[in-house]
Amino acid sequence: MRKHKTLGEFIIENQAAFKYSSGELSKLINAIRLAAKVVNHEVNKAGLVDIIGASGDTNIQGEDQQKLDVMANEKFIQTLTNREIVCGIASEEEDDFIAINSLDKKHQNKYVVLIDPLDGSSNIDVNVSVGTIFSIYRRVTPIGTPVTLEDFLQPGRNQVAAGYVIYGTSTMLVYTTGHGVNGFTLNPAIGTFYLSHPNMRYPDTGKIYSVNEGNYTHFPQGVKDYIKYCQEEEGDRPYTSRYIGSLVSDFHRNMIKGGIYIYPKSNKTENGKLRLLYECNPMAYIAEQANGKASDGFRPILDIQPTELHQRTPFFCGSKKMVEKAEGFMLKSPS
Ligand SMILES: O=P(O)(O)OC[C@H]1O[C@](O)(COP(=O)(O)O)[C@@H](O)[C@@H]1O
Ligand SMILES: [Mg+2]
Ligand SMILES: [Mg+2]
Repeated sequence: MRKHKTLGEFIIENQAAFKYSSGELSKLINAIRLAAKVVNHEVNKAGLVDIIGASGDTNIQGEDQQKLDVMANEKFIQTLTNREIVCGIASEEEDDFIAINSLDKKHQNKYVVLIDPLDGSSNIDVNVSVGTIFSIYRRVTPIGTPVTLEDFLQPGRNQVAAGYVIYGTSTMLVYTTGHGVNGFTLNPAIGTFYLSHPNMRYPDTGKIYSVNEGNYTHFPQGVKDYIKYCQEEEGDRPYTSRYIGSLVSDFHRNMIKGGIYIYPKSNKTENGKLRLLYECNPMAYIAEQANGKASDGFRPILDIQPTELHQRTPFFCGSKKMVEKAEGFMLKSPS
């Protein structure tokens, strides 16, 4: 695969590989590319304009919405709506899903998108990398009818595409349509994404573990035992602890270098913190497409049948052998 192909070229060339190829998904990825550039522009100058800090509102999860959360949410919804390629959008920052009626009101669009517009909100004000996460499904209700909640509450296995944007030292868009994972880096001088990381794959194992150890005392025994295992002086251990506090950034590093990210349940958060539909499902789809593994400690994330738009799940994701090891400890001591 010739490196430094543009994202636009890549989308066109790979459209043929997609079973339902009608060009709609390509248009959708292109719209996400555009919205990512707009948000990137705002994120990069965050310190200079009045876009730092809390917006004063809270989202349905009771979290303070940062101004950048609100801005990114608006930009993605606007861009997707204006391009008339989705029939519905769900977002971390919206209480309910948004049904998008195409101008002809005939509801002909077949895709729904679920987004975490700004991931890693706690890092916005301190200039640490943040991201955007997206997940795309084909609707299950008949075309021509308004979209319903059923179209969003699909198991992650049904995703037709998923990806993330990372606003870091460089800005990258990483995504899959079920044919491997590819990463594109933005050349800010000309505003074009280029293929910089073709066919990304997790190493089978690694030496990095990412977990917020500040919550250690509240973790299930299985997680405590796995952390102890990572810290033992034995074989290729101790592993290195790395935790940025932005899921996208911790995931991206671990996919490149080999590692595991864990956000478990705890006696403070019954189902953990991360949201199944627009954080864990898309990252799990990318992980599995990149030779990695993602579970809730017991079962594959992609096999979970969602019941609520903003439901949370424990999340174990990374190099296959490391996730299997952690699952082994969870099996022995689940609580
Ligand atoms: O501060 P904690 O509890 O470790 O949580 C950090 C995790 O929460 C998140 O910030 C949640 O995502 P949002 O910022 O989109 O709400 C993840 O990106 C990150 O991995
Ligand atoms: Mg998030
Ligand atoms: Mg978010």
